[in-house]
Amino acid sequence: MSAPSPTPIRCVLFDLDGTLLDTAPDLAGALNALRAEEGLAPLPYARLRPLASHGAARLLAAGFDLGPQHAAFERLRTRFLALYRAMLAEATVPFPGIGELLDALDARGLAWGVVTNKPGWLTTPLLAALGLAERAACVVAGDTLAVAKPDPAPLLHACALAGVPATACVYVGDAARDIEAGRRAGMRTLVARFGYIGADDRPEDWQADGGIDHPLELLDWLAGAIAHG
Ligand SMILES: O=C(O)COP(=O)(O)O
Ligand SMILES: [Mg+2]
Repeated sequence: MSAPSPTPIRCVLFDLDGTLLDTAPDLAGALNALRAEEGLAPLPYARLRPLASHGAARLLAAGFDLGPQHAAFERLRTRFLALYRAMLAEATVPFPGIGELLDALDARGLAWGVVTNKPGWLTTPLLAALGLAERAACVVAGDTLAVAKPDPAPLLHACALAGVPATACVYVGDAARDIEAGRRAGMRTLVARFGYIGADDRPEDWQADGGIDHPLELLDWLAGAIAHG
């Protein structure tokens, strides 16, 4: 007997940093602007890029060699976020192929949305600046709920907003916590291998349903998922 056919995909949910948008240049720019204010030389972009999906704390740890318990952490975090807010969409662009991918999803009548750990006060203006806020079927930020990824609740909330069951969604992300959240939510998962994967990351161990090296490869994956649904 063959395995039951998977439910056809009706909604694609995207992680933001490192999946939909190439935000690392502005995040690294803000961190190096803060280092300059503190009298420190800039860190190389290649060192900061792999941290860009892991939030302000990981960037500050790399930039100042301190953790959240340190006395200076809150001051530096507040200043870092203010600097980042001021340059939010300066160099940030969708990854090459994302614009075409979103047009193709719209043309096929497939819903798409965003589930990020970035706080809402940064997520909302960033998506608006890039003309994506009004096109997304749902946007769930890191502080929309009391819990964030790898908890599955933000993804389940996105499904409810889009009116699509988790079994008919795929979540695309570039970090282990994204794949864990998607699996726990009961949806299919894909690794965005073009995102901010670090040298120590092992995406092949994350138990995703697949991976894509370019956004448009999602259309090939969907063709298979839909044909077999
Ligand atoms: O800002 C973060 O914490 C990471 O954002 P992401 O979940 O969109 O990768
Ligand atoms: Mg990410």
